[in-house]
Amino acid sequence: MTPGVTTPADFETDDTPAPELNIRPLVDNALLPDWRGAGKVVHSAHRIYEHLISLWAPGVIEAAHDLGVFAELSTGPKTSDQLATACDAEQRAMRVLMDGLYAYDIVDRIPADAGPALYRMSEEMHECLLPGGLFSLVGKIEYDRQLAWHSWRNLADAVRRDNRDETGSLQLNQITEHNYESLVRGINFWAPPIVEALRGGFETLEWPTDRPASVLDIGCGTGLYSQLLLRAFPGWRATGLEAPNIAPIARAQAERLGVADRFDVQVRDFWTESWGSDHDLLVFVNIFHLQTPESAQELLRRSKEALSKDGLVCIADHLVTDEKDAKSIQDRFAMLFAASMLATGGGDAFLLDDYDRWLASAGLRRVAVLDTPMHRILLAGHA
Ligand SMILES: C[S@@+](CC[C@H](N)C(=O)[O-])C[C@H]1O[C@@H](n2cnc3c(N)ncnc32)[C@H](O)[C@@H]1O
Repeated sequence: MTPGVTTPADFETDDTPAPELNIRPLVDNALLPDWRGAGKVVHSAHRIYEHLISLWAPGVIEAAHDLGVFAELSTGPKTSDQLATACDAEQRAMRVLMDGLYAYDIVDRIPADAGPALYRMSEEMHECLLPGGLFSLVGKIEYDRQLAWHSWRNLADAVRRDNRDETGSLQLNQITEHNYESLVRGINFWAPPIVEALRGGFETLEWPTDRPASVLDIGCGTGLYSQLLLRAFPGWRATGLEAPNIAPIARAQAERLGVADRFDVQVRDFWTESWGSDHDLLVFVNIFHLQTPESAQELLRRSKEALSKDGLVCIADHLVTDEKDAKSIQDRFAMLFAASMLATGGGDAFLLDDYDRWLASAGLRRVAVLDTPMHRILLAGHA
């Protein structure tokens, strides 16, 4: 496997079982003695406390990033004293930080017969936590440092005012192009399972993929969704629409993935400039959650104009399908994503019912909804 160029194809050929670790509890609820009566309060307090301390995780991971700990560990296992020297930090404090990373299963700790333990990072963690890897989270970390910490701290203000402009209208999300330069590189890891689910959806719908097809990727970011589709379907070509600072990132990544001859990114404002016509697949990934209900409908109206006769609109986003209970993983994630959009200046996680109404008024109709780990894919065609 080429470091930094992991693709769904690589996942298919690698039969190593997936690691079982997910986020592990930090509170041992089994040891809470009484669940009834007054015990319920204590139980609830433990549960809320565990939520409140979830900010420890970005705290230690981002401190290690800031200090250069991950870069140091990429050259081999080190003791905390060695890391303290290399990162210009205090020895005791570095040991505390490293044990925090160990508690979160970010690093391994190798005990020594004599002397201090060694801290080691796996290959996968290098890929995730150093810049440059296709699925690196460094962009997400930078985005958190630039914007997210501050935004979440002030969520109550956003709830008081909502995301309204001076005329009182709801506004589009306010993340700047500068913030997107970090963010789009830090969310590539979402793409492989989404593209896999999409390919499964094409098969189920018997939507032909072995013919030449034109893909338009609206607000393509790094362009990874289109680029993975181009790798899967050699007869396809894709165009991404992007802002000036992001387009070069998409161009470079298309080269890296060997699809530059079929992937074109155009610097175009998708509100004011042409989308062309007769596209077989319109791809919107993480675009609808930035919208207001009005702008979402405008995107669908434009989609209707740009879509070929048997074409599909693919919306991969955080949408709530079960308004009543909303307790599936995807619905719960979507509801919290809506809070994140509120904190960062606009957007929402819209209901499937909303999409259905908007599709109908644009002359489109839903043909499928597919689940992915954190998103859902809504596929639509002409009504
Ligand atoms: C949340 S990112 C999603 C990127 C990509 N689709 C993904 O999921 O990885 C939104 C992208 O839309 C782009 N964008 C926002 N408004 C745009 C506009 N009016 N015209 C072109 N691109 C725009 C941003 O620059 C940003 O890269």
